[in-house]
Amino acid sequence: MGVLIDFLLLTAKVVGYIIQSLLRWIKRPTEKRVTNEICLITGTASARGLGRHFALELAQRGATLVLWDIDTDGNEKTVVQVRELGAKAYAYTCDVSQREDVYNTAERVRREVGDVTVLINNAGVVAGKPILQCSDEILERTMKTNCHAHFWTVKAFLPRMMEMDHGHIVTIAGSLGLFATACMADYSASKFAVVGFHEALSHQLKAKRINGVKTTLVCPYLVDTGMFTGCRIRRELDALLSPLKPDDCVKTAMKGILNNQPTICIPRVMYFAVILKHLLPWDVQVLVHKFLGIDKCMHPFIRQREAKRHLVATGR
Ligand SMILES: NC(=O)C1=CN([C@@H]2O[C@H](COP(=O)(O)OP(=O)(O)OC[C@H]3O[C@@H](n4cnc5c(N)ncnc54)[C@H](OP(=O)(O)O)[C@@H]3O)[C@@H](O)[C@H]2O)C=CC1
Ligand SMILES: CC1=C(/C=C/C(C)=C/C=C/C(C)=C/C=O)C(C)(C)CCC1
Repeated sequence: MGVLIDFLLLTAKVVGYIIQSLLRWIKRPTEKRVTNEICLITGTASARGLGRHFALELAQRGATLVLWDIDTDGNEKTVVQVRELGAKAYAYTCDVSQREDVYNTAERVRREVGDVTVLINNAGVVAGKPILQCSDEILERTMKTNCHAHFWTVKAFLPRMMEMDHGHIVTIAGSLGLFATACMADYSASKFAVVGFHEALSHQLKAKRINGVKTTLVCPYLVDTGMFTGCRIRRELDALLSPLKPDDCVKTAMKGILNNQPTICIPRVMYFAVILKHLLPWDVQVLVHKFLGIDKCMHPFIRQREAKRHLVATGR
């Protein structure tokens, strides 16, 4: 009897959810305000990077920004741009792959700025080479930066968000956290791991009925930030699926985050790619990757990186 009542309640809630979603399609949802929020973003130094764009989007909405990056100079430039928009910004040099660095910097932020209420885990790295060509250190660096760092920042900031029943944890993963391609072993391993972490964390908050702390997973396709320069699918398909512009990608992500959307795939066709991956037999997936040139998408990237390394090594 109990299970029947629970099942009827579940059905009623699902129907309610579907109606709510349909209404959201008709009525433009209103973004939540961030004027009183302290937003911490990791990986904010890169000039064309997503982190800096997130900082500028939040600054325009009046949030207080705490910006972490390993690159002190680049991060200071982001601070200048944020302040030009009239928002408060605090830069911290932090290597998020180092647990103690994260914990110590988090403590400084609490003392110097206050309680972080929006955490955007964005810093990321990629080796972009076949696994056998990656040194052990490079593989560990990818896992530590793209995955372990999320453990440390969440452990540092979530307890206070839970106490206040107020906060938002945003995981910048990527479509390669949902499906993988060749030459992305370290990257996809770290991104699949962080997607799993994010999902478990989101379920845990719901199970504990902590409804004031929201979570959002962001999974963009290739973005033209410089991180994957050269990476491309089959030339003829460029027009169909060209790399995203960083500001467009962040604007779309920002809209979803401020509407407490649980998952954001950019562009939407990526949801379809995920479904296909689970429907198509493995051999067919391999053929599709070959046809779309996905199996070789990192080859130009590797060539460009090697040419750059050669120039540095020869002092030219
Ligand atoms: N670009 C793309 O196509 C896509 C990117 N993503 C994800 O989006 C996020 C942002 O990427 P994107 O903006 O493209 O990359 P960028 O390389 O432009 O920016 C990443 C920033 O993170 C910093 N960073 C790297 N390692 C550390 C570290 N250990 N501690 C602190 N900061 C660090 C980088 O510093 P430095 O430059 O000194 O290394 C850089 O400033 C990443 O997580 C990435 O995986 C997801 C989908 C697609
Ligand atoms: C696999 C796959 C595709 C290619 C995806 C690529 C090349 C994604 C690159 C993403 C990056 C660089 C993400 C960073 O986090 C398509 C063409 C969508 C079709 C469906 C299957």
